[in-house]
Amino acid sequence: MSERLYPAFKILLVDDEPDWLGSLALTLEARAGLSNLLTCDDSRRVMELLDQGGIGLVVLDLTMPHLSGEALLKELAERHPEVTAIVLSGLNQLETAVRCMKLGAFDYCVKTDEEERIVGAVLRAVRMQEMRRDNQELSSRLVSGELRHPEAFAGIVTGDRGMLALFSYLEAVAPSPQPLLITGESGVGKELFARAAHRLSGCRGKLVTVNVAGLDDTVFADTLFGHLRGAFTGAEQARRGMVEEAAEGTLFLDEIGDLSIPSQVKLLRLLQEGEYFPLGADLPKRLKARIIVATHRDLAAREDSGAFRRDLYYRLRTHRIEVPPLRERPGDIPLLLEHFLAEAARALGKKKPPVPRELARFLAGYAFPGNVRELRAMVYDALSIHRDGPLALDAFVQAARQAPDAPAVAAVPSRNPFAGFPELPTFTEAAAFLVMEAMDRAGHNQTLAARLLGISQPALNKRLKQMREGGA
Ligand SMILES: Nc1ncnc2c1ncn2[C@@H]1O[C@H](COP(=O)(O)OP(=O)(O)OP(=O)(O)O)[C@@H](O)[C@H]1O
Repeated sequence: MSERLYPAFKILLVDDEPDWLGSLALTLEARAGLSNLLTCDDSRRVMELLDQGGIGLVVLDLTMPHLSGEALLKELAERHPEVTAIVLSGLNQLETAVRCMKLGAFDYCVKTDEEERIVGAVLRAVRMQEMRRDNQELSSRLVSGELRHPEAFAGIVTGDRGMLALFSYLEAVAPSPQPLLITGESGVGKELFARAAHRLSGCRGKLVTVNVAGLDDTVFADTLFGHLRGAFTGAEQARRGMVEEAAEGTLFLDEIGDLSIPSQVKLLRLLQEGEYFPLGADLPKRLKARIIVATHRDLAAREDSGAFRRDLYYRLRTHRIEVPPLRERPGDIPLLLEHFLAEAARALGKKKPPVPRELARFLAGYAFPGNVRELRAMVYDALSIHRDGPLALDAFVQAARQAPDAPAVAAVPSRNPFAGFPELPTFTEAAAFLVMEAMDRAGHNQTLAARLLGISQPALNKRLKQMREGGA
């Protein structure tokens, strides 16, 4: 089985010394996992190779017979400005370095530099080129606005324009090797987006999910990187880490906002250097999986308070999507209601009951602190106790009342709605307004309105009668 070449574009190494070319190629492959390499020891052929396309980065020797590196740089800037160039010189000359940078070189390294310096420069150029390509892809997708693979989103029910825009964005960034950050409140569907991104990535490996909340640093390292046999007392068998499990696929780290600081350092190193050490190993292994992370926490606030490392935060947020809460896309509620009703009816072996109109109205006014997961649970609960006729409202109202932080049905408003009124209404007037509002929200269903007000249906009925008689 042939491994996928990395990066997606070719890196052209140009030098008139074949031995140096060979050793540079070996170093880049072994140290940075760069395998999509092309070498050329005749500078006169460089432009012809570039014209054939597919090359994103050129690493150029400066002093070569026939055509010098500087002459090539000039031609490159004119004919292929989309290609990034790094200059490698035998001499450390400041003036030459400045001239090369003015001609558009991305970096200038000296051949006698530490290997680390040269590999680092090439990796940075690869990353920049990848981001440039991602941006181009993104702009073209946003302009066309069309989905090329709508089937990847089949599991996500929505008609919301904001959500559909996220689909387009995801299609554009899914093939990128850069990490993807998915944020949004609990239950909004972040995991579904991670699955869609994996499907769209074109990676043939597996999607491996790890929930990192509550993992202490040792368990985190062992889970991700694995260990060798005998690495610690009790390690009777070697264990493959999840990074290896996900090779050629996607590693999805859920609840990343809860990661401890030492584990954040390990994750950053993995992302930056693209390699890791299983516990007890002397030789590093290469990261071959795409990383997707998700959290329901506000990462920016956590970064502000020092609970999340700034460098990791910026590394993770290169590509990011924020899935909106359900209350901000009320148009999705009826669609999801129908979807879950059909799903629950199949699962419970029942007939799908008709949905009363008041139910849709009630749900539209509810804040869904648990988002789509909460709606799904409500539907399953309601259908499991359903006997015949239309679906009962009661189960939904009860569930909403019991939900933590349920603003739309909270018995006591968090802010005094009368604060700031120059003149206060009388008790009778305030009660009448409240009753009218509840009746309105409940679609004039007295049982539901009474529940919203926290009183019995006969008590509400009595009030309504009084209001009619008193003309209030
Ligand atoms: N748009 C949607 N269409 C269909 N099902 C959905 C949708 N959004 C969420 N769900 C369902 O709601 C449940 C919660 O979704 P998911 O686990 O993806 O949420 P999450 O944002 O990852 O939550 P958490 O932060 O708690 O991990 C799942 O059963 C999922 O299938």
